[in-house]
Amino acid sequence: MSVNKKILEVKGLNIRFGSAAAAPTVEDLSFDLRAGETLCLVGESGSGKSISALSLLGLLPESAHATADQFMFDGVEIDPKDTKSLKALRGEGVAMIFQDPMSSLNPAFTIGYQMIEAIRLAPNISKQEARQKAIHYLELVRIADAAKRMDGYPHQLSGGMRQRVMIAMALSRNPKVLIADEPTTALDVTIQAQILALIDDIKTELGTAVLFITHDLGVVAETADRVAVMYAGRMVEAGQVAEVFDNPQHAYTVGLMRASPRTAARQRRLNDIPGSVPELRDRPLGCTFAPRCAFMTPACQELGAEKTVQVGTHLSRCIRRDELGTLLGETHV
Ligand SMILES: Nc1ncnc2c1ncn2[C@@H]1O[C@H](COP(=O)(O)OP(=O)(O)OP(=O)(O)O)[C@@H](O)[C@H]1O
Repeated sequence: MSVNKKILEVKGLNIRFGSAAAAPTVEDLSFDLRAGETLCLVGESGSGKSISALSLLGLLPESAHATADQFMFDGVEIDPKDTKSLKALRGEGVAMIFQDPMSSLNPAFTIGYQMIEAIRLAPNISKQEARQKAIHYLELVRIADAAKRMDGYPHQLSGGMRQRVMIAMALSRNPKVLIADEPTTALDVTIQAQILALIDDIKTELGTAVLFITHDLGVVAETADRVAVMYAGRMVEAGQVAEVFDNPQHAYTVGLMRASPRTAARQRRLNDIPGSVPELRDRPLGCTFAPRCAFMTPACQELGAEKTVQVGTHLSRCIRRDELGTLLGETHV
């Protein structure tokens, strides 16, 4: 498999709740994902990261309406409203892991039973083959004594080990895309680093494309090749990790960097971003971030102020993107 092959292409994704005429909660989201790379979706709580990911799996609640100009999986076009086709992608196409492995593991069954059941969702696989495969994937996620662990129950494992089991289960059907929704948020820092390193190894070893959802720019710095910053249901900045961190071109990204203990290393203290994410139905006319932005000008509040501009691989919706570096040098905001 070529490292650069596009596995997922999403153009103009809109997600609405209630009715198809409602104001979009996720608006005009476009991104692609290549084999063997990690794209991080980052943003505060409520920015629309999880529902965007769930829409790829046909797992949105019934009240949600998803549309897209284009949604391609491995070269095949799929209608995001066609939940049957999206469901068919689950497992071998796209697999997802969540923050809390216990929400996906059944406490009443052994790890081995649950893994074998998941693997046997694929056709023509015997119980014995599924068992061997389960042990193989537990070993792949560095679980010692994998064969013995098969007989254990979820509650006998630590949080980090349970997350490894979930990753093994997700990988056991050899998905082309792994969606990881805040998989390390509930873990302590050392275990978090181990799980991030594991996901990174998997990406390299298996060529899996990883869509990683987080609110933590420190995690982005450790795990992403590319990053897409989301604010109030829109992508406000995106690019290679180095270009976004070295030359942020949206004031919201700057705010996130200043609020992150790891990316704010050179600052004397952490700064929160004042205010909160607006109700998505009540977006202001111009730039959605303007009411919270230290660099806001009257032009930012005018219609069209959020026009996306892409230079090379770097995309921004901030009309002051070219001045931001100078403004940051001049201010202590
Ligand atoms: N079932 C639902 N009904 C109506 N609106 C919903 C529903 N689920 C989500 N939303 C809307 O979508 C917004 C984005 O939710 P989402 O879970 O994607 O945010 P997020 O960025 O992943 O945040 P978090 O990190 O808190 O999960 C919510 O703030 C809410 O307005």
